[in-house]
Amino acid sequence: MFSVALPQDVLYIIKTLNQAGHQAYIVGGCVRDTILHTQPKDWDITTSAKPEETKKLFSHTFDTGIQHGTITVVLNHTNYEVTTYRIEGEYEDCRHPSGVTFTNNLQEDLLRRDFTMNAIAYHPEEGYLDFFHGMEDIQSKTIRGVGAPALRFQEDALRMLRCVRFAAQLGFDVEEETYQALCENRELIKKISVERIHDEMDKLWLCHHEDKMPLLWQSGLLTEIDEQLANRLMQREHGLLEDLKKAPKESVLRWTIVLQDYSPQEAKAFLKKLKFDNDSLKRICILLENINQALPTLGYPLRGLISKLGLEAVSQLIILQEILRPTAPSLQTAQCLDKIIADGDCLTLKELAVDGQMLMEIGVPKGKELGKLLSLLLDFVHQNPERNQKNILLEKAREFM
Ligand SMILES: Nc1ccn([C@@H]2O[C@H](COP(=O)(O)OP(=O)(O)OP(=O)(O)O)[C@@H](O)[C@H]2O)c(=O)n1
Repeated sequence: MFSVALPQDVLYIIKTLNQAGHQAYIVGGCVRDTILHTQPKDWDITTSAKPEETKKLFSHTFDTGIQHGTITVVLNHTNYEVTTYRIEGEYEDCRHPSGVTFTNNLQEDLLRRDFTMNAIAYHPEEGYLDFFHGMEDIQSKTIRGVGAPALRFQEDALRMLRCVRFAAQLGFDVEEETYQALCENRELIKKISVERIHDEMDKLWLCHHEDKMPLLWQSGLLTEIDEQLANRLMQREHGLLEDLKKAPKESVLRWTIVLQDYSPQEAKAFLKKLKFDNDSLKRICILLENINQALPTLGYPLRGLISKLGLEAVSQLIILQEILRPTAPSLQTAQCLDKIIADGDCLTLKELAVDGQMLMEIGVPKGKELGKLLSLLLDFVHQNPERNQKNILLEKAREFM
């Protein structure tokens, strides 16, 4: 059995709690990640100390979810969540326990967790405490619900999505009873807030093991979330996975690939339903609107397109076309884009050598006309960036007038 190199701050928290007569262990995703030799995102500590007792031992703390027993301890500008061992009460709505009871028993705390791989505790001197054989499951790449998997899913239905996401994140298989429980309880996902579902699905599309993603629709879980999406993904499963394998791990790009056969209107309705923020919604819809459009390979039309859609969207369209339309001349477009950036070509009104004030000084009236003239001048510069000089543009403006 190997030992874990814990950060000094984590060792300090455990030692401080122990010296005050409390038990303390690291637990959850950080233990799983260290066994898998990956860097944990954060370090969670579970302790027999009650929240008030934890607070007294550290100078800088704040209440994170004190009713659930969680205190954040701040050390060297880093936050560590320290949670009291707890047994959750009945789950009335598959999301929130009706009450939380603290316990002195570590095993009881671990029993309420989702999967065996997430239910291992570790102490720098005692080593691993692994009541549910999570280590074996990690070694055999298995996701297994702790105890009775159906109960774990009924307690918190989001765990079903977490199950699929962990499979795709870690490349693990879902153990048979756990998968069965997931299929049988799938409709409970409807009780989970759209925001939490969105968040998990976001994480899922960014995973490295795309081959595991079909668990989402094969299990029937996606049908409960959105039937139309489930049907579409089922139909184009093979192509979708191949496309995702080639795509960078970027959320907007990957959602665009997932929704590639949606019209922008259909996509908008779906993204609104999933409560996407306006910026991401807009970016995905712009990509879907232009995904099948032939991209320019010459400077003049390409500068215009960048000015209309933005540099980021055009760069993403090139990547998408490389993946989805391999016969499109994406390489030429990319080279042309690189040259435009390297040359520092004028792309937007902001970079134009004249502005509204200068045009008014030569007699252009304020209002619609002024805006129209600026657009014409921008197009004139897009045709040849060397024209972006004040005297040339003022002369052209007089001509247009
Ligand atoms: N619905 C949930 C969420 C979390 N947990 C428990 O709380 C720990 C910490 O949860 P979280 O930080 O959300 O997940 P991680 O396992 O750390 O993984 P990730 O951060 O990748 O989601 C989990 O390991 C698991 O023991 C759980 O049992 N059920």
